[in-house]
Order: sequence, then C-alpha cells, then structure tokens
Amino acid sequence: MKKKYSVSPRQLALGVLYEIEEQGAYSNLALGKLLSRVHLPSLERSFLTELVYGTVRTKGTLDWVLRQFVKRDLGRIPPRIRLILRMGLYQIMYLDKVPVSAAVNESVELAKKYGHAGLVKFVNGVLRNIARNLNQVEFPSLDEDPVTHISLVYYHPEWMVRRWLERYGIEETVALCRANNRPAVNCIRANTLKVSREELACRLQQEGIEVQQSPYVPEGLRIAEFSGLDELASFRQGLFMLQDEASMLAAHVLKPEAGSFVIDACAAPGSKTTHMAQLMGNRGKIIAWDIHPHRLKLIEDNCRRLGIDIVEVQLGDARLLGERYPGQADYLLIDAPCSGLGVLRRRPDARWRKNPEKILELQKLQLEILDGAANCLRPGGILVYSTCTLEPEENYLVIEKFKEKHPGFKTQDLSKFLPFPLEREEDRRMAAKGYIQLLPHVHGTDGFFLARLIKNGK
Ligand SMILES: C[S@@+](CC[C@H](N)C(=O)[O-])C[C@H]1O[C@@H](n2cnc3c(N)ncnc32)[C@H](O)[C@@H]1O
Repeated sequence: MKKKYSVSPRQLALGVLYEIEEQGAYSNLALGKLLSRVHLPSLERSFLTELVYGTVRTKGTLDWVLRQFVKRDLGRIPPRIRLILRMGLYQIMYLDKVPVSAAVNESVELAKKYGHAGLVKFVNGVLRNIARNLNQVEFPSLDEDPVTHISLVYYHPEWMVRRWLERYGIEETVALCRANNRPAVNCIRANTLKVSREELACRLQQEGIEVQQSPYVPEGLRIAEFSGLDELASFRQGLFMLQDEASMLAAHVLKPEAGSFVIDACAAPGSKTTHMAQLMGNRGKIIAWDIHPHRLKLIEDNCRRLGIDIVEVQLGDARLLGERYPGQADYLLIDAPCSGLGVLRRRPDARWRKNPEKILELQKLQLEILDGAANCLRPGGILVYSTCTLEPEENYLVIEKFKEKHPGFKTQDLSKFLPFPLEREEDRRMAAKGYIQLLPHVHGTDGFFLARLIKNGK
C-alpha cells in the first residue's frame, strides 16, 4: 500500500536530488523508488519528475548561471542549499508554468528546513537577484565559442561537445545533443516463441497500452507508456522483453542457426541472449557469461519467464573464454562494457558521470575481451561485437586493432543481415565494410555500434 504524503513535491525532489548528487544514486532508480512508495496525484507526480530530471539534466548550465551571481565557490555551499538554489533556478529559467515568485518563495521555505537564518537569506537574495537580472545573462555565442555555447544551451559536458564537434561539425552536434535531451522511444520485443508481434500488439492494446510497430526489427514494438509494464499479465506470461530496437539488431546481425552452439560473452541481463534463443527456436545451446554474479540471476529470471531452456548461465571473465572453449563455438556475441554515450537520453544524470579518460580504459578492456574470447570460435565461426556508444575508440577502432592482431578474422558485409533498408549512403558504405553505427539524432534509436566478423577456415 502506497503512503499518502503531506510533503511537497519540491521537498521530495530535493531528497531525490540529494541521493543522486551526494550518494551517487542513479536518477531513474532513486526517483522510481520514491514514486513506488508514495501516493501522489498525477500532476504532482509529473511536477516532481520534471523537477528532478530537469535539474539534473541542466545542472552544468544552472551552475554556470549561479557562478555569475554567487561570489563564493559553489562547492563550499552546504549540499542541500546548493541543490535548493539549482532547483529554484531551474524553475525560474525553464518552467514557464511556475511563477518566479513561487519558485523563489518555495525555495526559501525549503532553505528554512535545512539551513540557518544566514543561508535562508542567502538563497532568497541569490534567487531574487537572478530573477531580476536573468535577461542580462548571456551565453557565449555559437560563432565565438561553439563548445561553451552548445554545452550551456544543450546541457552537455564540454569535453563531449568538443569530441563531437571535431567529428560531426556544429549542425550535427547540436542535433545529437537535442536528441539526447528528448525522451527515449521505449521498445519491447515480442517473444516469438510464444506470440507473434501482431498478437502481442492486440493483447497490449486490450491492456490499455498504445503500441506501434518498430520500423527496424520485425519483433519490435514501440510503446507509449513505460511505467508499470512489468505489472502486466502479458509481461508475467513472458510474451515480451523490454529492449531498445537498436540493441535488437545484434541478434539479427549474428543470425545464429537453430541447433548451433553460441557463446554470449557479456550477457547480463540477457536481452540479447534471450533474443538469440528466440531466433534459434529455442534449439541448440547458448552459454551466457558475465563477470558480475548478481547480474547472472537476471538472465536466469528472464529465460524462465520467456520459456527458454537452452541457456546455461556461467560466472566468468570473458577474457578467459578462448581457453575455456577453444575452437568450439559456432557464434560468439561480445556486447562489450562501454562508455554508454549512445544512451544518454535514457538517464539525465549519465552525461555528468562520464569522463574522457574512461573511454581509453574501456578500449583496453574491450580489446582484452576480444583477444581472450575470440579463440572460442571454430574456423568459419561468426563474431559480432557491439556497444551502446558512439565513440570510434570503442567501436570501429577496436575492431581495426583486433583485426591487425588477428589476421584470421575478416569483417563481413552486414547489410544483408539488417532487417531494414539503410537510407544513408554513408551507412551503406560502412555496412559493406562490416560496421554499422546507429545515432540517436539520425536513426531515432539509441546510439549503437555493430561489427560482424568471420573466422577464417572451414
Ligand atoms: C552492455 S552490458 C551487456 C548487456 C547484455 N548483453 C544484454 O543485452 O542484456 C555489458 C556486460 O558486461 C559485463 N562485463 C563487464 N566486464 C566483463 C568481463 N570482463 N567479462 C564478462 N562480462 C563482463 C557487465 O557485467 C555487463 O553485464
């Protein structure tokens, strides 16, 4: 039974922001946990969600504006007071429906709960001053300083903007940042072992969920409503799996035959493992490895729910797969740990947690996994490498380095394995070389990379 709450949405939002900022909680999990505990009317629920996600997403810009008005180092302001300032400023700058006076007064009321009289005065003074002078705040222009401009106007860390500007130019970088700020399309995969996509669509419509066919994958449905899906009977009966449509391409590009032996090197929570089992008609064998014990249970739960019994879950480091199963597998999927820069739209806090150094560390791990796992393939076996990032260091360049070291592996034209036509000449050229990079601002999916390789020999 959910509790009825007398606490205001702003105070609840402040609690969630504190968990995210000071305790490292993920925004979607912290907010989800709160929403499942408290009973709020739907308007208050959406206001709370807007306050949390909006304040988190725009925090770089909010802090930049605050720094124009606050003399002291923002890092030295007590955390809750700093968050009250950010959340108050978010309402002043971005929420037209909230009167400025309400944004300021409510922030002052919150400050009274968490700070002494001096801090209350400080919050009042800063927010009133900003509200009076906001029209004089000017971001550097796009022409004169594109990095800072894009970073502030579209809420991304400067290092990301810098990278993307070099690669894509101004127009595309802006489009990418905008796409990262829009809500993600939510998708599910019909479990074709139990139901067709059409039957599932009818079932969901009867359960009050709006659905649309995915243009990318034959078993994919785009759904309007996301929360509470796992409470549906159709979910409990294993008729579908939550999975982005770009990620559904991995199993199609690998295309494992029924009856074959497949190794999924980094498998948890099992979206792609279960999709492969589906494409194999639940015939053959899939070994699903993952290094994190608590995540293995997720694969088992998903297999059980979906009625899949060809998967054997094993705890292990993918770097050891080649030694464990030398020359044995027909297919190998390496859905590698990555920086996740292709899925920023899914979590507003994610962009602020990344750093450029991590990208090269991940490249090292990705190469080690490829190096250590590839030998489990038999001659003629197929390897698919995938990530949910856009960064060439973790994608194309990893595969180029891997091929240099393992000349027995060749990339293969993957266009005939894609269940949708490629519209852009650039994508067709890449696919012919064995790669595809999906982009949120171009394809409307998560950012996702795939490479298909064959191991020489019969
Ligand atoms: C991108 S996620 C996999 C998602 C999964 N393939 C799916 O579709 O549901 C990457 C996974 O790699 C695992 N991992 C990280 N390092 C690993 C390693 N050295 N060996 C095996 N698994 C690893 C992580 O625990 C994580 O579950």
